[in-house]
Amino acid sequence: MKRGFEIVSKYNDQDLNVPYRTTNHAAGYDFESAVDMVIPSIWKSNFLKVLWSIKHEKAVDSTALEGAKKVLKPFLIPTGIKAYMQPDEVLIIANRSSNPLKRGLVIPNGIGVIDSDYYNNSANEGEIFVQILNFGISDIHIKKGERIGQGIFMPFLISDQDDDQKKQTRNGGFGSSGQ
Ligand SMILES: O=c1ccn([C@H]2C[C@H](O)[C@@H](COP(=O)(O)OP(=O)(O)OP(=O)(O)O)O2)c(=O)[nH]1
Ligand SMILES: [Mg+2]
Repeated sequence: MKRGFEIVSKYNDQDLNVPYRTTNHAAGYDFESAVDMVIPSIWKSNFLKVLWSIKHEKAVDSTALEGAKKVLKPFLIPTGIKAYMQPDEVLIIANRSSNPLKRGLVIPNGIGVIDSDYYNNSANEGEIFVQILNFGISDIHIKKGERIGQGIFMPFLISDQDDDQKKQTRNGGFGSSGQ
């Protein structure tokens, strides 16, 4: 077993597909959403209200600000998938190029870096999430089974200083190693 995908155990009875390549020489394995989910447009009235207040140097309404923060915070789309690979490999999660074009969906972290030691971590079993923000003008309804991103396995290199640098055991993702 070199590298591949498994379904995270809490989704075992939910008929998920492991990521797949859609053409003969595709680099990316397409990931599907594990759930139905709505990604609200960032241009919600609350966001515009906040911008208007800033522009006109007026006090920002706190309810509007809270609403805007919710929409501006990236949404994490669960995939129900974990990936195993060799210790000198990484899985890069990239957007589908059609997502910004057709639906205004961007991955705000640019690319997702899925480390080999994320697999089966104690916090969430290594479930891969795709971070998404909706810069389009309409809310986007993601359906379970819809393709939302793609994963590319890559080898990586180690620096000369690496052996001297202290490491910790991964026990989660999204800031689990501290600030
Ligand atoms: O789009 C992403 C990016 C990351 N991850 C998971 C896998 C990865 O191994 C882990 C940590 O990612 P990263 O090192 O990029 O984030 P961090 O903010 O440095 O978190 P940590 O402190 O946990 O390393 O979070 C995802 O599921 N999706
Ligand atoms: Mg990290």
